[in-house]
Amino acid sequence: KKPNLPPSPFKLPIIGNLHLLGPFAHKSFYELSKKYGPIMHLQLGQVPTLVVSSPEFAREVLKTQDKIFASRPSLKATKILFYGSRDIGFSPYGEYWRQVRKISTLHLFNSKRVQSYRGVREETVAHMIENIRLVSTSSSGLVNLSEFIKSYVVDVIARVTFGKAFLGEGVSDKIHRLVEENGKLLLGLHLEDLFPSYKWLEFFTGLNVRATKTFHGWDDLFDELIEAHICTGGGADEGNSDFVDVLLTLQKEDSRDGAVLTRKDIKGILQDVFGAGTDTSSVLLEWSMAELIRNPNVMTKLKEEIKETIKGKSTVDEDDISQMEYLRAIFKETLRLHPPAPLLIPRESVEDTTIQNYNIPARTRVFVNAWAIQRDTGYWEFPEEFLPERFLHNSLDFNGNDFKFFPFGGGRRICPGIHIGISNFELVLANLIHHFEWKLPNGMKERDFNMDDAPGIVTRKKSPLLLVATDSQ
Ligand code: HEM
Repeated sequence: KKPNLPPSPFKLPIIGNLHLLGPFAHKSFYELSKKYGPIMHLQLGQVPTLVVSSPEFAREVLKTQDKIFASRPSLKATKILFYGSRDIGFSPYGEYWRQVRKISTLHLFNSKRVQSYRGVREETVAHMIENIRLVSTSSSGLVNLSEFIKSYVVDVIARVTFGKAFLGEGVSDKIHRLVEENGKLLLGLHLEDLFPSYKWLEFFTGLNVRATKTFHGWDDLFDELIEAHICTGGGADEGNSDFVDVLLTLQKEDSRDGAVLTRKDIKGILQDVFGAGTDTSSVLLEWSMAELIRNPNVMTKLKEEIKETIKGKSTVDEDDISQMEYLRAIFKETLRLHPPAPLLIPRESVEDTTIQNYNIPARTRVFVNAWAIQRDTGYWEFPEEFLPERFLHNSLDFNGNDFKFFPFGGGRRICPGIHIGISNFELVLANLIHHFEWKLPNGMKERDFNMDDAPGIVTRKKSPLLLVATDSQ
């Protein structure tokens, strides 16, 4: 008897689906779902794939049957980069994942630890504002804000991870370069991941060689910095332990529930901090600034909120941030319209199951199209418009309980870095808006401003944010 699979748009699996392999898969999936419904079965190459595009089915995957869909597919580039998937994000569901996930949430990403790096963030923001001021006073006043934002995020994450003491210029430049290379390698769905049994494919695509080269760049760097921590007894900033200090201490305490945390495990976790924690934060900041430029009324309202909150102080600090409701609404609205991971991170089913009356075999790859759901007219009024007000005076949040808004995913695999994500965003945005007036260059009109996405697993803006900044003090 034939299994009752969800509707499938294609009769010819391999040929018919090739055009979906591109980096804009969330958009292709969205178009298909309009015709074939919110649950679709696609045979992507050799891989049975489920695409869900409604809150009802997202809840089924991320909550009701969370345990069954809690694994990740083994992908070529991530296997190489992340120590054979010994990181948190790509390790298959099981005991190892449970242990490293627990370590990261208890010791690295919790709100108390994130709070302890407040000084690092405030210092780095002040430095960024100073540098923007220098560029803005040049003849054109034109600022490549995308570059400043990327640098800020990587610098903060690098300082939190390694401590200031070890981050000379050479090391910082290397980290920036490696983060860029990670971004290119994680660009979309690679052919090798769709035809896993065709080992010869790697000779044509070159993915293996590129990923291995990048992996060695990271691996050498991690070894060098871990050794330096061991030799000097730690790289703490202002008395706070950095992530490497924390992980080395845990290693001594056999913290993996009795199993020793190996050097490889530590490096896998560090890879996730950069792999999952940098681009996600910087693209969100870029999109929020782009939306503020296109929506001057929102920009003005935010400026007013900042002014009222800081009461004449020259700069915005983290105590002020906690009182700014409109700023938080802007964070949420940016996450709604421009979720950095539009298809979340793919899941994989660990056993046969059913959703409604459809049979889903074990080892089916699952994409949850958060991007599509978060701009669906069935659930949102004026979904294409940037309206932070929709998040004021209600409890709609990104904690993984509401399946029309879940930019950080849900269930046991929900993003553990939410606190870091928030802290990377709000302080920077508030200071950028407080310190400068931002305008489009050469009399360009808001409607002509390019809002296209660039290809990538994380959806960056296609063209950099080139804006004219004037000091508002
Ligand atoms: C605004 C910024 C961020 C967004 C939108 C975001 C989004 C996501 C999403 C959608 C997932 C997949 C969840 C799922 O499968 O249900 C994820 C997983 C993950 N994120 Fe984030 N993330 C952000 C920032 C961060 C940061 C700053 C870190 C750490 C420094 C981080 C670390 C991780 C890790 C380790 C995972 C894998 C969790 C697992 O598989 O158990 N993320 N993130």
